[in-house]
Amino acid sequence: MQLSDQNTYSIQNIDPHHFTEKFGSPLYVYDGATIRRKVQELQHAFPGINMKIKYACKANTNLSILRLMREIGVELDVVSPGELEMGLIAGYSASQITFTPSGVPFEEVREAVDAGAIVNVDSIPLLEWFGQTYGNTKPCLIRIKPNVAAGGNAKIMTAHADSKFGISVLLLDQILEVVKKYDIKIIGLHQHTGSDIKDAEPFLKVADILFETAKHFPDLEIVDLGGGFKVSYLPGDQITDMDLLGRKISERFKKFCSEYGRELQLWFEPGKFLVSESGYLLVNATVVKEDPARNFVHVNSGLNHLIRPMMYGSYHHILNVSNPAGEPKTYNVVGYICETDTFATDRTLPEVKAGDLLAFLNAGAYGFTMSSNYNARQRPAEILVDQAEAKLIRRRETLEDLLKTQTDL
Ligand SMILES: Cc1ncc(COP(=O)(O)O)c(C=O)c1O
Ligand SMILES: N[C@@H](CCCC[NH3+])C(=O)O
Repeated sequence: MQLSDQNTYSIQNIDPHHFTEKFGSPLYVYDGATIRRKVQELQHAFPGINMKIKYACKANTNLSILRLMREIGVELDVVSPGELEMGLIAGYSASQITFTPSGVPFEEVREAVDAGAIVNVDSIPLLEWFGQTYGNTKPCLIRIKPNVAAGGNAKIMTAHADSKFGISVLLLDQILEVVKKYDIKIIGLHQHTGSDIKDAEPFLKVADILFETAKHFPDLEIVDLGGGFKVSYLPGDQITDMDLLGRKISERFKKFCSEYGRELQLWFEPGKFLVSESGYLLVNATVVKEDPARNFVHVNSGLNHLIRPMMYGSYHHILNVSNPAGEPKTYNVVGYICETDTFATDRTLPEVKAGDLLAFLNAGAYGFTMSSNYNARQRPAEILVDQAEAKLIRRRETLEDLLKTQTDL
């Protein structure tokens, strides 16, 4: 969001108040130009490498976002049959979609394979089943757990020894035994370290582990290093230096390929990096309470719309779009849900009055997709601003939407 010299905010030169006047509040707003810019940033960071981006669409599955990704050459990583179906509806061919399950019923894997997607096998029992079911007739990747701890908080670290995800690299002998027993066609190795990782070092460490492991698999086409690049939640936050990381990984990848004897594809699966910054959750202040202990700003939203602050203690920057030049005051910004749904504690904002429009930044990833109907609240509408035009890409939910799956006894 840009702040002009006249102290007004805009997204692609449009005053955000226009969005809520037209589409209602609360409202998710995505800036298409930001998504395009982030994709380009990543595409340019790995010169001379056969690199593919597989957008981890759990971050944001709106079909219009998926279509935009497809148009700009980004493929897809999905974690459920639902996401797979959405990818197909958005126009992806199944071969552009990777299914990265985590302990799902094997029937879901069968559905994905039948549809033509490529599966990331995440356990020894699934590998056994895959071998028994398909022998060497269907290709797959194996999700390795490299036993490296990195990520913005403990809940989003997915590759340490105690994490549920993937097959421990310490079980390599067992993996090789099962692969040999069924002659399974392993075309790639995959790992995903976690989310919100700033430094190059953990990425390089897991890359080295995966490259070393890859030497045991002679028919690889792909090495998939997952996602997890850090974005800027706090103003001035250091983020992953993509150019530096790109250069360092590319160097090691080229060396690995020459040792391996063949040029492989290098895949990444970012979610946050591609869409977080593009998104805003616009809300209105409902009540401003000047309590003896502290000032509270209540908003017409809560953990039902943006759960990251409550689930991970995550920081989301907040702007007072209606009063950017107001006197600074300190508030707890809280939701309307009957839980302690605190968006921000002791946050200094330009003075907030009831009715003011506030914007939560970095709401493009894991915002709407992690939302719920708790307290029988409806989810917001979503709009995409692209080429300076705002389009409704999901209508606001109604009470009928909530009621329609219930049956009368
Ligand atoms: C397997 C896998 N790939 C990619 C991602 C995307 O992570 P991020 O949004 O941090 O890039 C995730 C989410 O944590 C994941 O579990
Ligand atoms: N949902 C997490 C990131 C992905 C975790 C799942 N592997 C977040 O909002 O930061």
